[in-house]
Amino acid sequence: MTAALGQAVVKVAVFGAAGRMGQAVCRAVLDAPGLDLVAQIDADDDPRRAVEAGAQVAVDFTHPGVTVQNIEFCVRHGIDVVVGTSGFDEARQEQVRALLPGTDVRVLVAPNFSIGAVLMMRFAAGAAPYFESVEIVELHHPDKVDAPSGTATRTAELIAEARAKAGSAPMPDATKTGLDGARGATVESVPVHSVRLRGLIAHQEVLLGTVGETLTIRHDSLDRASFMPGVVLACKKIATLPAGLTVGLDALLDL
Ligand SMILES: NC(=O)C1=CN([C@@H]2O[C@H](COP(=O)(O)OP(=O)(O)OC[C@H]3O[C@@H](n4cnc5c(N)ncnc54)[C@H](O)[C@@H]3O)[C@@H](O)[C@H]2O)C=CC1
Ligand SMILES: O=C(O)C1=N[C@H](C(=O)O)C[C@H](O)C1
Repeated sequence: MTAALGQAVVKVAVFGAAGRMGQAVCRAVLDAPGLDLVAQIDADDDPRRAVEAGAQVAVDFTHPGVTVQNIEFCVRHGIDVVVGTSGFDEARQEQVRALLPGTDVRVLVAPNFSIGAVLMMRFAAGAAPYFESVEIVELHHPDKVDAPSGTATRTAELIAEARAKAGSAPMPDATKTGLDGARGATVESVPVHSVRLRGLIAHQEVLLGTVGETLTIRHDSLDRASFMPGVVLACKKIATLPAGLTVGLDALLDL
């Protein structure tokens, strides 16, 4: 049974419970009225504990390489899934979609659960058609295993989509020679630069430029607490989404 609408308490299992995000999520779920933390699962634990505990929603903050396996397990057992783990490019989303026909399970993948980051992505996509050039700089703690960040990748996708819809011209760039990586990685034609620095948590700047002016949109997560209201909202509201895959927390926000 997936999480029922209007049910008083939603039973939540956390995958990646011993990790940086997993620990914070377990605390947030414990503190949230209406949510009941019924299973904490990390790498060496048997995921069947989530089923035995009657979990209705699983939250996944693990590693890009294992998430699809966890989602597959949850789908097989009729558990809705809130995914925070990064690395959900189009190919991976397709893998997840392929698991879902014939089930009523909902999978919500949110590249970023902080409200500021969701707004930053929106504002960047809204502004992008009005500027000749756009580049993204994402900055994270040095323990992060993937680059560029999921947030930067999603931002680049949204920017590219907005520019394509507006018929924007290709971005100017006269670079003919350079060291490998000097212009960053290219995601959907948008250059993305990744910084890893002790002391940081999660930060992103979208730099937009056109003749005679620039606009910089910056977001900073100064604490992992910034992600928790979004995760709690997702656990409570995932049952209101249609069955299938939803990408982005926007689906649950009245923006
Ligand atoms: N969407 C968002 O708002 C945010 C997403 N993230 C993403 O969340 C993911 C986790 O980040 P951190 O917590 O910093 O990493 P972490 O490395 O601290 O934690 C990952 C945890 O998952 C566990 N794990 C590995 N395989 C597992 C499996 N098969 N089943 C259950 N647990 C397993 C690991 O043992 C570890 O405890 C990353 O992909 C990161 O980019 C991080 C912050 C916010
Ligand atoms: O690993 C992190 O820390 C974060 N990962 C997510 C990403 O890859 O975008 C979200 C946030 O940036 C923190």
